[in-house]
Amino acid sequence: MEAILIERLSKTFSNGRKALDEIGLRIEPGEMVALIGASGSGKSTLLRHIAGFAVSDAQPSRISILGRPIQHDGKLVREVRSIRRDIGFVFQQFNLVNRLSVQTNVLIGALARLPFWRRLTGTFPRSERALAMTALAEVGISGHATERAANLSGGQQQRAALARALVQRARIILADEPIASLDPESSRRVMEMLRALNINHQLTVLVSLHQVDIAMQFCPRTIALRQGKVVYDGPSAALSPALLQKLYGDAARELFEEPAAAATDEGRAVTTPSAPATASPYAFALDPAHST
Ligand SMILES: Nc1ncnc2c1ncn2[C@@H]1O[C@H](COP(=O)(O)OP(=O)(O)OP(=O)(O)O)[C@@H](O)[C@H]1O
Repeated sequence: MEAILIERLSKTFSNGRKALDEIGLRIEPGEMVALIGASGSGKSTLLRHIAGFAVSDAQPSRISILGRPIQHDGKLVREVRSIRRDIGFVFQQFNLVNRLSVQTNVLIGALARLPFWRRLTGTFPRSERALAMTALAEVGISGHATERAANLSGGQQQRAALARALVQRARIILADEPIASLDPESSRRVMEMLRALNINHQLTVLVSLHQVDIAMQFCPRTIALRQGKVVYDGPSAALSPALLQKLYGDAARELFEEPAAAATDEGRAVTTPSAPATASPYAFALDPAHST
């Protein structure tokens, strides 16, 4: 049984924009897969459909999560909430409730399985609190448990979001450009954390990325989108500059460049001027063995 199964998924927005065009994909449990593509290629739209946050065009199509359909033929199933419990979602930003403590944010992952009165009063059993602390320790930020989430750096916030997915007992993590606003060091830590969850907890990870070199470093498999279509699905190691040029033409450059905004683990999010691609720590660097 696939962790994620997608058949003939298309999405046309009300303005006539076709964001997804007959997507078909199978992702097995325990895989760590990168989703790459230039801006506007459909990465976020695809992830939102997989999580059941958006519905496809009303034509024959299906998305199943661990064997259970979450939507088909342009309709969400009634059990969408229960199926979504298997999915931890990490966004580029806005992952946490700023005014709550880090530990409470992580405990939100446990809410769905608690009795109604506990959800209403926000009181968590000791066992869940212990689970939250274990998860925070696992992602390396237990020292920040009692701080307000707003005080965390961008990288720490992403790690807290991963701890929340652990407490939720998610089986799949969908991460939508989780490192797009982070500096290289924080990015590396978040990607390492994703890999650790993938390996140590056998979580299936599908992560959208702008940088091909990060995909190659952390994800054995890459799915590449262009204008809502899958144009490559295979080993990340095979993504040579020549192949990317073939897939994307001039737009391939965007996948080599450093993001404009950065946040450090030491400070709050800051905006930095975009560095020239040649000076970028993300500059596309291929192991010669990978070149074709
Ligand atoms: N709500 C919407 N209404 C109309 N068009 C939309 C909507 N959301 C997305 N689109 C369009 O669908 C296409 C795919 O957008 P999407 O955000 O999925 O791309 P992306 O690959 O995630 O881009 P980025 O890397 O910039 O986040 C784009 O052309 C976008 O303009």
